[in-house]
Amino acid sequence: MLSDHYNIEFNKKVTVSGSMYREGDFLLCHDDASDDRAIAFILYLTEEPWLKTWGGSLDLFQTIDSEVTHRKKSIYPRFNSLVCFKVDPNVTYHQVSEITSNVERLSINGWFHSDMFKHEPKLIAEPKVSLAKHMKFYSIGAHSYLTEFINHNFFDQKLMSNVQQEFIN
Ligand SMILES: O=C(O)CCC(=O)C(=O)O
Ligand SMILES: [Fe+2]
Repeated sequence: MLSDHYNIEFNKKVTVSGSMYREGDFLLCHDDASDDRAIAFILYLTEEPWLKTWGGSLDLFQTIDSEVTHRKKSIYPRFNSLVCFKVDPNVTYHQVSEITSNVERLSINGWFHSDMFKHEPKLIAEPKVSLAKHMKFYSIGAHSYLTEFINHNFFDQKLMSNVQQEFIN
């Protein structure tokens, strides 16, 4: 059925995992493209009704020339509902927004695979600006702004360079 709908011939491989997102959990924007993943699926096993104020939406993004332009759609989990989409590299970008309440977002999710798909591994580009360079743009204005919500201990120059070094490593 799914095969007819998408006009894709699946191979025998299906990847399945169970996911549980709890308060503070989220999944950053990505496109799922890897190896022979063809169709992504998510079966939601959340309590009903799921309130929008709890976060946890599956957000789908619009892209133009592989660049994300805006959020196209937000799908909130519904018990026993199945969401599927074709894995399209640099196109089917999506994320799970942060869970903002003390609830569990349970799902069974994975991919149907196909020999018709062979996604190239992505090269992660080196950051164009080194972290050390950012330090030069750290202005007095930025400092007074940041002190509103960052622990003052983190403004210690020595600690700052240690943290930066950790990230570089
Ligand atoms: O749980 C969802 O709604 C999406 C999960 C997802 O995108 C993934 O696991 O790759
Ligand atoms: Fe995904």
